[in-house]
Amino acid sequence: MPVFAANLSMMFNEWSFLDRFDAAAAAGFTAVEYLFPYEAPPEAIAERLARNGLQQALFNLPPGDWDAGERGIAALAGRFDQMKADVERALEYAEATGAKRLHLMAGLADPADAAATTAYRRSANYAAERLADKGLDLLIEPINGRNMPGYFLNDFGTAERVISDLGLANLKLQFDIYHRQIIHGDVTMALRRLMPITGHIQIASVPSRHEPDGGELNYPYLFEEIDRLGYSGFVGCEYTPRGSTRDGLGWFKPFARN
Ligand SMILES: O=C(O)[C@@H](O)C(=O)CO
Ligand SMILES: [Mg+2]
Repeated sequence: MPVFAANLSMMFNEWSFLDRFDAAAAAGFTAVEYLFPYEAPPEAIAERLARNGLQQALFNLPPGDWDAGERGIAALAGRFDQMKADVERALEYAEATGAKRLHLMAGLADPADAAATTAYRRSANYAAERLADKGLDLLIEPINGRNMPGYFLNDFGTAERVISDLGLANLKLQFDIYHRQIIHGDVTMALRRLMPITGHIQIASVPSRHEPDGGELNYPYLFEEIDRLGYSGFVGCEYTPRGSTRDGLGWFKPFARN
């Protein structure tokens, strides 16, 4: 049975960030993820996790100036020193929360640009090696260009090549099924082929990015497939609820902790 992590950036937005941990646990989740923890002190997050018996599945390294439109800096030539400092900041939060995997966002850059490609590979290599010192995995995630126009890592083939070329055991794929379906389709065959390099999975319905209980994907089948493939990591519920988060959790009832 998949272990689902509530994505607290998108779910339980009826509550303040820290109160979302309590709400997710009360709804039966045993794990959480979110995009960025950096506005809350690490100790406060650690306290919410412990109080609720929650595991911290994943979060992202700092993304640059998000409010100014940045979506990561790994592929931005000239930002390497900032990226190195960001890795240290994220590691403080990982240590406090027990997270074992972090997502490095690429940023907005032309995938055909040689300087961006060099910068991206250098950043991924550095961050993965630094995380390996601490026993953590580094994840890279292809994101579809409709949700994030101009995003550098917009293709699963590129992610696969980066992982294979860099050859670092802790550099893995964040397989967001929602993005996969929009970019390429062929979700089941891709899960089968890419499972050996997959370090985290995320889900949402397509095309609306709501609960995984409708739309063009058959999630009950995919959940069984993920089990059949022996995946033992987390499945992040990275969706915007159609209405209230709790009202939309019918799909999750069979998996909820009592
Ligand atoms: O799919 C997504 O958008 C996220 O997993 C992410 O990390 C960047 O927004
Ligand atoms: Mg995702």
